[in-house]
Amino acid sequence: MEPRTIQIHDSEFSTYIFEEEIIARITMLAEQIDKDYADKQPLFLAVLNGSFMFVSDLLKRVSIPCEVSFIRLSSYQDMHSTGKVKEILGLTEDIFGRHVVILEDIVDTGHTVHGLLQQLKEKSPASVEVATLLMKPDCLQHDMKIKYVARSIPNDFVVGYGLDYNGLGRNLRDVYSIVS
Ligand SMILES: O=P(O)(O)OC[C@H]1O[C@H](OP(=O)(O)OP(=O)(O)O)[C@H](O)[C@@H]1O
Ligand code: HPA
Repeated sequence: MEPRTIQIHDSEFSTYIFEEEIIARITMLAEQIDKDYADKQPLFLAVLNGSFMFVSDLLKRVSIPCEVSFIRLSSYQDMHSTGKVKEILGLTEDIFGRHVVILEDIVDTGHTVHGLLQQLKEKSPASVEVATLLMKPDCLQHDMKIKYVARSIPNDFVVGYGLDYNGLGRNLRDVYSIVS
């Protein structure tokens, strides 16, 4: 596949992970989740906005009985984490005694998932795990284990497949990495 370079706002990005690889990795993740959650009827909690493409492609491939709900959290401005995770909006389900799987597009500093895990654990679920499309292990600032990671990436800003740079780029089919 030919690499493609695009301009978003003031920055140049180049194709980094093609759609075919994304789907292949998501398929493997779905198979693993099917095995681990057979008979557990998990509740998938998708963190908007960035996770929408990942959630759709993952859940089409999960075949066990499950529920899905969407919550909204936000912490990024420009290319940097503000370090503050706003309160959860939209968690209407009672998660007491439930097996919860958080679905994220990316775990970067880990502030978002860490804050969410703390808030969810107060509601006494049976278990909580995280499934993410992308993870930047070198950026993680919290001591936590992310159980399901489709792809680890270096510490470079990425866009596409749900991820944005100040609102743009979410609709791209591939993941692009910053060039300059
Ligand atoms: O590990 P962290 O450093 O916390 O970064 C990860 C979070 O950042 C992005 O969300 P963002 O706050 O940009 O909102 P969005 O999903 O609406 O783009 C992404 O969707 C994750 O939720
Ligand atoms: O690299 C990134 N790109 C877009 N959004 C993000 N949120 C955390 N890290 C990133």
